[in-house]
Amino acid sequence: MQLFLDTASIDEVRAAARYGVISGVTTNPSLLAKEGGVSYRQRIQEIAAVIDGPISAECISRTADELVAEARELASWHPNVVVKIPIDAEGLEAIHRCSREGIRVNVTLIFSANQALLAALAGAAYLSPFVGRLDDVGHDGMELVRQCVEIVETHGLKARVLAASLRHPLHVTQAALAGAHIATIPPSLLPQMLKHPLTDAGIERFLDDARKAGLLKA
Ligand SMILES: O=C[C@H](O)COP(=O)(O)O
Repeated sequence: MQLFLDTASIDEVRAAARYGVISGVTTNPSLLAKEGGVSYRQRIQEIAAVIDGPISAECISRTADELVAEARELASWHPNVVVKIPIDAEGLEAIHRCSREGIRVNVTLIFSANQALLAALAGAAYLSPFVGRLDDVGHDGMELVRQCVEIVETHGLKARVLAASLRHPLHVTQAALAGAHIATIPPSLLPQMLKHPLTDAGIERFLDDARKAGLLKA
């Protein structure tokens, strides 16, 4: 499984990049809105200069024709741009038309297995089931990830399942165990995934014993 970072902050991308575990970045209008009016194009290009992998930029148009035109524009910003298109009727047509043109599409706001199936059949490169938002309304978001993975693998579809709207470290573990090809995580999850109190206590104990053994000055 790969990890993507779910952020539009170049500082957060740079901070995470040093670990070498981030293979791509996903953005959306809500994340961009936190960035104080920065140009979307400029920010995507800044991110692409740091992370050599797929960078998702989201379309906001509401008709298929407009979505395709917007997708062409976003895709022209950098060769690594993947366009995000929400799954509705206009979106499905746009996914099909974009994929025929060779524009890679990350289909976003997926909340059902049938939406995932349709998106994959239309040519999506990535399927983004929104785990946390399903959990928020009392459904099992991770079950949708499992269903998406099973559908893609059973039928040999080329789409990759990108578990999105992940909120806590257990979501990442569960997405990995469910067979998600990618999990996109908010930057705050990285230290939470890394940290364990027994690791910290173990380091302290080894250092104490290293002092006793004369390996370190007291
Ligand atoms: O990948 C997830 C999107 O950024 C949505 O996350 P959210 O449901 O926590 O807003």
